[in-house]
Amino acid sequence: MVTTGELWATLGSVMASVMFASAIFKQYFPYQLQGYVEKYSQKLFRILYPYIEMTFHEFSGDRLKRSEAFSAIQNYLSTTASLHATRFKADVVKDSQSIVLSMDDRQEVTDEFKGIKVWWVLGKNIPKTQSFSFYPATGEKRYYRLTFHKSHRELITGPYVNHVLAGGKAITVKNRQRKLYSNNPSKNWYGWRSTKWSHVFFEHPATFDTLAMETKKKEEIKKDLKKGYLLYGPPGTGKSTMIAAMANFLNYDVYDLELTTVQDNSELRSLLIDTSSKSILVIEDIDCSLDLTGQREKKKEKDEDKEEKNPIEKKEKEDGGSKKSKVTLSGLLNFIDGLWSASGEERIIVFTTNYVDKLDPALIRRGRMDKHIEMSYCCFEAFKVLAKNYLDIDSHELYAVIESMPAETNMTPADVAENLMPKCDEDDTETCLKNLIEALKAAKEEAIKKTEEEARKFSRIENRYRKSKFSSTSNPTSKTHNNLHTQTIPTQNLSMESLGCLVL
Ligand SMILES: Nc1ncnc2c1ncn2[C@@H]1O[C@H](COP(=O)(O)OP(=O)(O)OP(=O)(O)O)[C@@H](O)[C@H]1O
Ligand SMILES: [Mg+2]
Repeated sequence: MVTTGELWATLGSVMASVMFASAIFKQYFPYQLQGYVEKYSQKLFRILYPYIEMTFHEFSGDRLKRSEAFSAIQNYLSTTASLHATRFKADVVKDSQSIVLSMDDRQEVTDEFKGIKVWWVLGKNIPKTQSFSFYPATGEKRYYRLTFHKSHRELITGPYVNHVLAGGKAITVKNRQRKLYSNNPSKNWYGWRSTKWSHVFFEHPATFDTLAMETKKKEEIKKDLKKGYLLYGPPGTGKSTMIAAMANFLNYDVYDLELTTVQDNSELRSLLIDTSSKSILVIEDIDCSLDLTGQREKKKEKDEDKEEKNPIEKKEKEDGGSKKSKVTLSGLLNFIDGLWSASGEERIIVFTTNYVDKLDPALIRRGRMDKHIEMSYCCFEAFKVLAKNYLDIDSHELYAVIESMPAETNMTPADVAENLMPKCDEDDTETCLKNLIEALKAAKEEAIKKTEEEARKFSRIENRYRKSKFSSTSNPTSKTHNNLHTQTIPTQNLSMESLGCLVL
């Protein structure tokens, strides 16, 4: 069956032939008439064929790069095609999870923009002489042809084409299967099929809706996304969950950079150059990675030493462990600044830490890590989000009991989530909430005991200090007197930790 677009295209070809013929035959007319012949044949063409055609080819002249406009049109028409076309092709995307429909060859679809009708046809030119090529079906030249009435030239060539391209690009981003990358040690960078980054499909379910946090804080973050974040807070408060929610919100890939396996600044540079835009670069536990404090790293090593290792593991650790990363803070900061100046808004960098006080001020300087977000212990509002996530409830009579409890304890959202989860098939909503109430009570009692214990410790130290001060005043030659006087400790400024150290 001949489609409307093909009809117009045929008519267009006929008229083009008439124009061509008139151009050839005009020389047989007297010189004075030739101008008139040309002018009137063009006028006749415009009257008989009031349509304009625009063609978008799949490949540009060099045939190496697929035209972005062609891909965008293909995606845009995939939504329109599924509504109007009688034949279309189906492609599976996103790891077999969804199907994208597109127009089949020579299929025509119509579209409407501000009440104006346009026609799209997917056409194909097949050259008469076939030549050998490495590229599949390189002889075929596919194109989309857009036909519209000439009275709408400005609207269609401007706003409509922009609307199609923007819509198509948005669909490309939506259908993209996103990835979670992690860096490979440099000894695996070379050789057959080796790469600097390994990836798996990124399928974390977290969203801003399921993130347990005050709504106001979440809205602020969503409204004003920055390029550099520092997320800090105790383990289990949702730092990694927040990064996943950001990636899902923006439709970005995630690069999880393990700095401790990067040998030096030049390796870091190669890794960062190899990342793509529309991505979040994550450096978790930045305080450990760059040895800004040294303490957690040493503690980790100590803990590892305590664990019994088999001889092979031990040998591996000795071989690799001796090579300390030489990545410097200034190196990291320079590359980060470089990344931003190269790809601007399309790249977000997130650092996480459990110990914000220990970070180097250069690292967290505003302007670089624009936004500092504290991920804190679970509040009632955060609890409600978790209850919705795990029990699918918006309210319950036990909420009145729970309301004041999270604020009285230091329970992380991870702990609350664990206690809320049904332990067996028989556990209903009420049992789960009661389990949480019990856990909150136990945590509260634990917190009270700890405070009392610390208060006792504090008063013991204070008494000892007073006694020694008293004895030193009564005995001016005593050694204690000199020590204490050289130390001059104002007790009201002492933290519990420092007092604890004195006792120990
Ligand atoms: N704010 C939160 N919202 C929703 N779920 C959370 C939140 N915090 C923790 N969780 C739950 O607890 C688990 C652990 O949280 P997550 O890994 O995000 O913590 P973290 O702050 O990154 O901890 P760490 O400092 O150890 O890396 C998550 O898988 C999630 O199920
Ligand atoms: Mg984490």
